[in-house]
Amino acid sequence: MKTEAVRVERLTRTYGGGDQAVTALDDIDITFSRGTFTAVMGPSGSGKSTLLQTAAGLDRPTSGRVWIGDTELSRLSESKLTKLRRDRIGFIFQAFNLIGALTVEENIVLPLRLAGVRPDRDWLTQVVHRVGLGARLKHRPSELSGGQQQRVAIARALAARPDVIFCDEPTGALDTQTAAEVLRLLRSVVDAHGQTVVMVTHDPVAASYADRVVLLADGRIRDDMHQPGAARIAELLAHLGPRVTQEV
Ligand SMILES: Nc1ncnc2c1ncn2[C@@H]1O[C@H](COP(=O)(O)OP(=O)(O)OP(=O)(O)O)[C@@H](O)[C@H]1O
Repeated sequence: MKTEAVRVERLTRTYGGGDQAVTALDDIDITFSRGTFTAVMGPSGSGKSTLLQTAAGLDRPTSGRVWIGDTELSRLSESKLTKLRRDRIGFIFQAFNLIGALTVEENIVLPLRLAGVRPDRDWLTQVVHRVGLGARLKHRPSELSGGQQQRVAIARALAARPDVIFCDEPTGALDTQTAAEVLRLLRSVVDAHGQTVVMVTHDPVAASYADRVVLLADGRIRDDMHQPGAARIAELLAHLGPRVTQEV
């Protein structure tokens, strides 16, 4: 099996045109290996979400290529891309995006049901156990704490047993202690199941749970570090400040 879970090559994403054009990503090359946890950081507007969206096939690059495993995304039709996202990629966002009228269990299997895929019961049992929600399966999201709701969203992202999980500020709406629980859970998903996690975060402490920290600035990779630690990350971020340059 290929050791690369995700690879992007010469990735550029430009929004708008003429005087208003913004180069959100500027000729980026990066690889995320299988079984690793990477934090993507950088000032506001540096291109973090754009990198996540294009690498996950939610947005098409202006130029450059993206691979999920052996599959190159630009060659795929919209329907094949949708299937790849459903089968091989999980998403976790700051907003939990749970359906209030459904139980925890129904929320977890909803994407599979919508896709007409039969859930793998053994795997789901493992996932529910891992996120610690066994006693809450029949509850509604409104009866859960924020951290528990995010754990439901994590279980939902894991349900299809994806190769890669992309997270955009997964702890942004959580208090420090609850955030730590969610980060330990993401860490365990990588360590116990060999899945690949790519997480955008502003929080140096959250990033310290990752194996690797990639720092973006002005749509480019400014730094790429192995477990730099929260203090070093905070120091590097303090030197970058918000995005100031724009394409004209
Ligand atoms: N749909 C869009 N249309 C126009 N410009 C956009 C669009 N999406 C993003 N941008 C611009 O692209 C640049 C990168 O945005 P992106 O959201 O990727 O940054 P980010 O690092 O995730 O920022 P933040 O930390 O504030 O979420 C910014 O200048 C942003 O204004």
